[in-house]
Amino acid sequence: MDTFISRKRPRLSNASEEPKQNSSDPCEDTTDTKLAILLSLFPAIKQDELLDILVSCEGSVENVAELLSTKDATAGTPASKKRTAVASLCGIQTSLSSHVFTTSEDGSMRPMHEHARKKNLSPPKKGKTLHLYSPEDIAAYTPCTIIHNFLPAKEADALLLELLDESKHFSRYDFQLFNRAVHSPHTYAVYVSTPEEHRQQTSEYTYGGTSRSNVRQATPKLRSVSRQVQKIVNSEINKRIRDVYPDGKKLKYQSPKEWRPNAAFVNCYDGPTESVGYHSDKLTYLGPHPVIGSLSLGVAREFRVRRIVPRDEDETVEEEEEEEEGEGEDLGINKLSPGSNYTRNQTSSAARADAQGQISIHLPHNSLLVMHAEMQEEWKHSIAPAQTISPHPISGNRRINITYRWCRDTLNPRYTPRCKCGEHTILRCVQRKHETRGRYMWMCHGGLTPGKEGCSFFQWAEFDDDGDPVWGKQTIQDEAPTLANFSASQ
Ligand SMILES: O=C(O)CCC(=O)C(=O)O
Ligand SMILES: [Fe+2]
Repeated sequence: MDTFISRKRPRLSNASEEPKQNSSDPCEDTTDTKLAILLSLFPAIKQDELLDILVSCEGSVENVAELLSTKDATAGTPASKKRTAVASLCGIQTSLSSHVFTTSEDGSMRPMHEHARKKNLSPPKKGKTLHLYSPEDIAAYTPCTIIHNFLPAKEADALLLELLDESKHFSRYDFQLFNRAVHSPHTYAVYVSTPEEHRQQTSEYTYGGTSRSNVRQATPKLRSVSRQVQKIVNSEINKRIRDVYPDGKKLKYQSPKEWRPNAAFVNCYDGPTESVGYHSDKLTYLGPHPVIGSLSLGVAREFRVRRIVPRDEDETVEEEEEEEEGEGEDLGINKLSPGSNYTRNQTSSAARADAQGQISIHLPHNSLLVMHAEMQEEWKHSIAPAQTISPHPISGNRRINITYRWCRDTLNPRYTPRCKCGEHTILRCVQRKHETRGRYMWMCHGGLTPGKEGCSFFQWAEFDDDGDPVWGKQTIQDEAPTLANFSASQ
C-alpha cells in the first residue's frame, strides 16, 4: 500500500490513528484508501495537500469532505453530493453522527433519539467494516462512548509503565474446548482492592468455570485512575439515559445506583497477533445490563463490535449453540487443530461479522471507552488481530487495556445457584433464540473447565427492575461480604 504515497506518511494521532489492521476487504480505510477516495472527489487538489488536510482532520474523510466541499461549493458539485459520494465509496459512511440504534425487547432495531430520527442513515452493510473515529459517530452508531486523551498525558504514561511492569505476572486463560486445553491469545490479571478480596476472588469467584488463579491487588495508580474513571463513567451513563434511552429513563435491569468499580481486568496484547475474539462479557458477577469502563494504553488497536442478530433474521449464517453461548467465541478460539494451542476458526465468528457488518472503533493510547448498559446483552466485541501496528514510544508493540467493572454485591458467589457438580453456576442472557431473547439463565459451566465434564443444570434467572436477583435483597442484609470500591478502600 505504501507505493500509493511517495513520501513518508505522517502518523495520525489519537482518534485518527491510522488503521493498519488485517483485512481482506479492499475498502478498509487505510490512509491510502482514504487518500484515494479524497483524490477521486477532489481531483484538483494535490495528493500532498490532501494528506495534510486529512491529518489535520484527524483522519476523518468525512470531515475533510465537509471542509473541502464547503470551499468547493461555489465551484461545481454541491457539498451534499460530495458527501454522498464519500458515503458510497468503499462503505465509508459520512455524517454518521446522528443515527443511534438500540434493540428493543423484541429484538428489533430502532433509532434511539430525536437527533437520530432526523437522518436516514443505515448501520454497517453486510460484509463491510465501518471505521469510526469521532466520539459523536461512536455514540451514534454503537452502545459505546469514547473520551480521547482521558488522563493528563504524564499520568497515562505512568500508568502504562506501571502496568507493563505488572504484566510480567499476567497469564493466559486456560479452558477446555472440544476435549482439549486451550490458552487465550493474550494475557491478563484480575485486580481487586483488599487482601481479603484477593482471597475470596481466588477461592470463590470463578471465571469461565475455573477459579481465578491470577488475581492481584490494585496498584496505587490503578486506584487513583479508578476515581477519575468512576466520575466520567457516571456522567456518561447519565448523558446516555437523558439523550438516548426511551423516555429518558434507565433501561430495565440497569442499576439505578452510582457506578462504583470494584474489580478490574487488565489485559496485555503483546504484538499484532495477540487478540481477543468476539464475545460478550460474562454477567455472572456484574448482573444484567452492566456498564464497563475500558481504558486503552500503548499501541492503538481496533475494537470491533457487532450487533447480535436473532436467529430468524440471520438465516444465511450457520449457527452452533455452543459457539453462540460458549467460551470459545469469548476468546476468539472456536476450533482447535492438533498440535497447536489454538486455532482461530474464522468461519463462524467472521462469517457472522461479515453477514451483519461490523463496526471498528479505533482505540488510541489514553482513550476511555464506556460500554453502556445495552452492550453485553445485545452486542459482541473483540480486539482484532492486526497485520501491522505502529509501535508506541513507551510500550513498543504492546497494548494494555483495563476494564473497570462493578461486581454487584447481590451476585456474590455465595448467593448464586450451584449446579449438580457442586460448582457455582454462570449467568447468561439468551441472545439469539427469538422466543426467549433477553431472558437470563443460570447454567453449569463445568464442560468448559479442563478435566471436568459439567452437568445439565439450568435455571431461569429472575431479576427485579434494578437488575438485582429476587433472592438478593434479603440475604444481603444478613451476611454479605462485599467487594470494596477501589477508591473507598484506601
Ligand atoms: O482489550 C480490550 O479493549 C477489550 C478487552 C475485553 O473485551 C475484555 O477484557 O473482556
Ligand atoms: Fe470483553
